[in-house]
Amino acid sequence: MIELQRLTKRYGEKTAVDGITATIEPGVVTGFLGPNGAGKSTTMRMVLGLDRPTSGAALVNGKPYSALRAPLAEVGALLDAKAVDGGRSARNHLLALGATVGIGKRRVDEVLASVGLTEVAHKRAGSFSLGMGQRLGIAAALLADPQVLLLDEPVNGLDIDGVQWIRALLHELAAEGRTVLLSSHLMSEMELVAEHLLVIGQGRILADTTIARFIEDASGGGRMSVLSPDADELASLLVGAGAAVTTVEPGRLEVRGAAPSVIGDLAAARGLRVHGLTALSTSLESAYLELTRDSVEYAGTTAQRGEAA
Ligand SMILES: Nc1ncnc2c1ncn2[C@@H]1O[C@H](COP(=O)(O)OP(=O)(O)OP(=O)(O)O)[C@@H](O)[C@H]1O
Repeated sequence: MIELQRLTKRYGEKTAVDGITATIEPGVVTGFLGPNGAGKSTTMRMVLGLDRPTSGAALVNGKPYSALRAPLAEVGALLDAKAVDGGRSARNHLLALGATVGIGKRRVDEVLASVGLTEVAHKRAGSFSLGMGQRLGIAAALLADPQVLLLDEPVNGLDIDGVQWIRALLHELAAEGRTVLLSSHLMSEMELVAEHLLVIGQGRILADTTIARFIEDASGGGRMSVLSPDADELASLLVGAGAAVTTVEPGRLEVRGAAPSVIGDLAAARGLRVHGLTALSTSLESAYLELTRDSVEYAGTTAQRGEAA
């Protein structure tokens, strides 16, 4: 488990992380999202003892990183896959890392096999492609079999086989009861992998909820597409009942803020015909864009923020 307790980090005038309190629970993959500069890396670095909080605390299994007796065995991390000595072979890199915590060849070879690097284990890490480097970084994170994992953009550079492999691996690690915190800018990937979400913007928490709930909240309790030959009359009725209604085309409405039963009952009470009533789902991406709209620090001037279905 990871606990963030009023965690704050200031760099001079800049407050990178601003009093974050959250618990990242074991047994599920938690997605860590936020626009560029939101404070994700700074938060992860504080959890890993690489940066010291200005105030507050980041605890791993109840303790700050510096107080963990065998840190590698408690928390594994993939922050920057390029942070390896490129002159060493993949196997020697892991052996050197393992030597610090009494891990030997057997476990190193086991982990190399589990990330699919056995055949290139003796090649220089410096000659690895981006995807192979990511696999090696993941091997290093898993080496001492930690209960807590922090992975920053782990699918970066992986091909489709690699992406599917990491998806399955993350599900498996969570199912084994581990705490998995995962940052990614790929919303479609996050939607497939994470169950819980922690969204931050400008150093503060914007959402700490399940993905399902996050999407539901963003779509205002559900958007409905309504097909009706009596659309105009139905639209006025629905607006009168407090719903937000848009006429998409003649005979087709998009309705927010009215449950299907309410729409059906209102139509029936006036004898209006309804030919179709369909729930429209919001994607994680559009829910996320909606939530973080005001906390984007580095927006391009031509950024389009349309609402995707
Ligand atoms: N060492 C530092 N000195 C000064 N400012 C810093 C330092 N590290 C981070 N910052 C600032 O703190 C803020 C948070 O940065 P951080 O890297 O944690 O964001 P992030 O959410 O990881 O962003 P990205 O998605 O771009 O990786 C940014 O405004 C950044 O410029």
